[in-house]
Amino acid sequence: MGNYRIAVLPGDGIGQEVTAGAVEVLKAVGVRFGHEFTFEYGWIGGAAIDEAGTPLPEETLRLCRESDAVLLGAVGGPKWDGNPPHLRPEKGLLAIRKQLDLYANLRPVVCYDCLASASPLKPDLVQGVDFVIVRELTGGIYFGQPSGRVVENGEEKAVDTLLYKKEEIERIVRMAFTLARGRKKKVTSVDKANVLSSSRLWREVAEEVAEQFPDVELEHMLVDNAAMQLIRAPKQFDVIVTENMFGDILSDEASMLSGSLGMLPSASLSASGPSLYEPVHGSAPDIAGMNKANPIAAILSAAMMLRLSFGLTAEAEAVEHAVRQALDQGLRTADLAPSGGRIVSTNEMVEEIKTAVLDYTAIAQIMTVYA
Ligand SMILES: NC(=O)c1ccc[n+]([C@@H]2O[C@H](COP(=O)([O-])OP(=O)(O)OC[C@H]3O[C@@H](n4cnc5c(N)ncnc54)[C@H](O)[C@@H]3O)[C@@H](O)[C@H]2O)c1
Ligand SMILES: CC(C)[C@H](C(=O)O)[C@@H](O)C(=O)O
Ligand SMILES: [Mg+2]
Repeated sequence: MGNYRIAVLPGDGIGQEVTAGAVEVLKAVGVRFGHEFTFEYGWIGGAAIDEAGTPLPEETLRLCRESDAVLLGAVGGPKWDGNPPHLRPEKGLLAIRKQLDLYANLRPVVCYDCLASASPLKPDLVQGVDFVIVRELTGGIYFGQPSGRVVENGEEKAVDTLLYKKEEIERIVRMAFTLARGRKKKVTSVDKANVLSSSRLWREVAEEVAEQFPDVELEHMLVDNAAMQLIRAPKQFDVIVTENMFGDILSDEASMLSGSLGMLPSASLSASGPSLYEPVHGSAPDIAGMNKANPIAAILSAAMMLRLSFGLTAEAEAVEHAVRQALDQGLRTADLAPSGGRIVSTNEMVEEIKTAVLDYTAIAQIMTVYA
């Protein structure tokens, strides 16, 4: 029975609602399995700008560094859209990723059978989809210098720089191969090597790393083709590894294979300290405060925390089982409405999952899997 310190950074918009849900579920895990989880709250994003005048206050960073893991909601919203660059909520998110060295962002994409009709794609195309996008998170065009706006000879310009060091590519590609070794043994490295120098280096490094994993197949795919293949034949993928911005875009696209952006969790693994867990989606200003958001992406992110940061496999399975059970019973938040079922609020979905965690027995899971 362990003690775990979790830093909770709800952020903005639905980040607050879905994080509250994930904390409820973690508390249920604590009760059911006899662990002590301590939750300590910090500001990030727009909420931090309003409270402390900066999107990532020093004390938030300190809290995270002193914790065993970080649970984050989402940042951003129209209230801060007109702010200068250093006072944008998204700056806080990029800063925490850089400061905690969260270089490997794992975004599993799974289609639950009962949600196949929630996807705009044909059910038989998405049923059985199960792959992971490994997104490089602390390099590339998000961080390269120079970046910013300039006026030269009276002309207004803006620049962003896509820069990768060899070692940054090496460590993320190695992460992808390690992951693939425990799965279907296939890595698809996505780049734009027909145009970008950074992608040509990426491809070379991927080839070098592949030599250390002779049991894993490596294929290269150009990003525009990858965007199309995700819709045409998504079951061809096992592990996709790609640079920061391509991974951002492809993962939102891939979320529609699972039925909703509200279904995709993520883990941002650190090279040196606590890792961070957050849903792939944003603060969803259009539904914020309406008790409508799907909390499952945040809850499954908490399950990833249990497994990857704390090594609590049975506990993670209990949460995943509870999510599956709630969906199998027909509960749906509004975003999943196209798959039928009964529309419930964020809170009702959380309650159901929480109860299922408290009632969880390994036998129940075995019955579900082998029935
Ligand atoms: N990790 C993050 O913190 C993160 C990620 C993406 C966007 N953002 C920020 O969020 C703000 C809004 O961005 P956006 O609208 O482009 O993207 P978004 O992901 O917030 O929302 C896109 C669409 O998906 C829906 N959606 C998202 N999550 C949902 C959920 N859990 N349940 C039901 N529906 C859900 C929204 O209602 C919206 O229609 C921006 O400020 C953006 O910068 C933050
Ligand atoms: C809010 C934004 C900076 C962020 C990103 O682009 O990384 C988001 O879209 C995400 O996917 O986490
Ligand atoms: Mg994104």
